Amino acid sequence: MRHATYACWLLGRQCQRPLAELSKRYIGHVVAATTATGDATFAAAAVSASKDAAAHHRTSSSNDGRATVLDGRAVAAAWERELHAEVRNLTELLGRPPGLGVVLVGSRPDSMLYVAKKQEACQKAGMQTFVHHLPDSVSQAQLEAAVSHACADCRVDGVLIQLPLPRHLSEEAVMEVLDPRKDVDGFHPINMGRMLMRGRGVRLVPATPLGCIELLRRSGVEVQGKTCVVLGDSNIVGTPLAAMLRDKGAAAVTICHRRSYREWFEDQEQVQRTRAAAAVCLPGLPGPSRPPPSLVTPPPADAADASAEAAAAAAASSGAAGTDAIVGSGGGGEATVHEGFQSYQLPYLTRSADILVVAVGHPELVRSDWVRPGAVVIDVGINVVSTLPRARSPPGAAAAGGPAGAETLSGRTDAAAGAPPPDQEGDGSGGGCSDAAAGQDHGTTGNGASGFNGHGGGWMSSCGGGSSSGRNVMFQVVGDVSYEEVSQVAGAITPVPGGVGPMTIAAVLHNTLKAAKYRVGLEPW
Ligand SMILES: Nc1nc2c(c(=O)[nH]1)N[C@@H](CN(C=O)c1ccc(C(=O)N[C@@H](CCC(=O)O)C(=O)O)cc1)CN2
Repeated sequence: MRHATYACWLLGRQCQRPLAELSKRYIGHVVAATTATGDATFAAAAVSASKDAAAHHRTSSSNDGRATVLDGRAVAAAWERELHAEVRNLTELLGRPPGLGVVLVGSRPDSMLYVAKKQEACQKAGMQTFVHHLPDSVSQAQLEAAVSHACADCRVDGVLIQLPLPRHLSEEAVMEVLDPRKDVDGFHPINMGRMLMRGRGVRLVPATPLGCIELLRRSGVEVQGKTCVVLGDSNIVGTPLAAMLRDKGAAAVTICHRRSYREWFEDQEQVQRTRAAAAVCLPGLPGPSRPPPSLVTPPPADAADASAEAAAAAAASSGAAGTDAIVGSGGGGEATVHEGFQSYQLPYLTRSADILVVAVGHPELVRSDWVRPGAVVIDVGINVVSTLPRARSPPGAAAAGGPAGAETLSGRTDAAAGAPPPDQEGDGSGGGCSDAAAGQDHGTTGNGASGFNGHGGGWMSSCGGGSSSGRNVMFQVVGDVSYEEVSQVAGAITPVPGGVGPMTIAAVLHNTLKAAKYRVGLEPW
């Protein structure tokens, strides 16, 4: 029920049309003709905001009270306008419009929305799209055949497989079937390898990281010499973006493994109590001897005693190894804290960043005390959270680990509810979530509507008369960063929605044109 309600809201928002009509338009070789998202005032303001950002980052690293908004919608629109001219040239050279093939499996509303956005942007630019919409039940062999078929289509210059795929399918295997010259997501091992290894000649690179780099460049944010921290180690975003920041001359790039932040997804009070106890009892822990005061919730006396006893017992029985027993996943399971790094050190690490990129897929994980004043914060996360009317509260009022009163729809943030295991793919961009089998709605998606305090979300009546409780449900799109808090501290910040998402779409177009240039020999492969 919740799934249907959310899907209806998501798709209904996109075009304000009945679902039946929408789903027809998503399937087959149909080019969507929705109007561009974004409100004119915000978009117009963005151009000057970008100039401000440029000036700000050339002249200052401190914040004067409110961060500059890095408006991805406006920057992407400008980028796409440039691409339109290239489309015209290529159409002449090719004797047909440049074409993008998309392989979409299943009917996840967020994936359908993103595919529709890609179609819409292509149509606006004068490009063709060819969508191969396969059922959820498709086999690996059928999927691979569809991808080969798309790559062999001479009208198609670039091909992408919309992610995530249902769990029974292997993303890694299907990427190998792609023609690397048409791999506009840059996920084929040849493209990834060329990007990761110096001197191999970078070809096609993943769209979201490319969008982030372009957003920084076009906003005048210099990467050279900067300290960068990338929170999130996915193949789609974190890992390639770290390599791209390196290649832009960053002085240091740190990728934070998902184990470094996993505990922050859990019950914070409990985690902090346990940590406080651990720090008291195990002074030999690596890193700071105890959690920073701002991160410690004073435990109730009895809970502190119990934790301290547990910590002491574990320490006594196994020395340093007791650390894992104390802060681990609970006896016998894989420990969540690994030698040499304590999860509570994460805010120290993120505070070292001049440029902080967050792509973890957890609503509002990053708070103001995680960010160095004046830093540039790129929020890749797109999380849909629902709140019932009684819990109506602004994002800034979020408790640690998520908006107050909000129920996240993201399967990824809750291991028990079907988030990918710790070493599986997943990032903040809508790519690694979901567990349809577990009946979970995927909470990562996007939202073009402005509304709730100007950066996404809004109150919606659920379709057909309400949620299972019969009440109206509010869906709100938030990033991985607490926008309200962090924009008071950062020098510049991307909003969600309206930040990295639109840049991802523009980057797909850019890559498709690049692939077309390889075909006609305008660029050497
Ligand atoms: N094959 C791929 N799959 C996925 C990728 C990808 O790069 N390649 N990334 C994400 C999804 N994604 C593109 O596919 C994507 C995500 C978000 C947006 C976007 O525009 N978001 C908007 C909000 C949407 C809206 O307007 O309602 C925003 O942030 O402002 C575009 C593309 C996972 N899968």
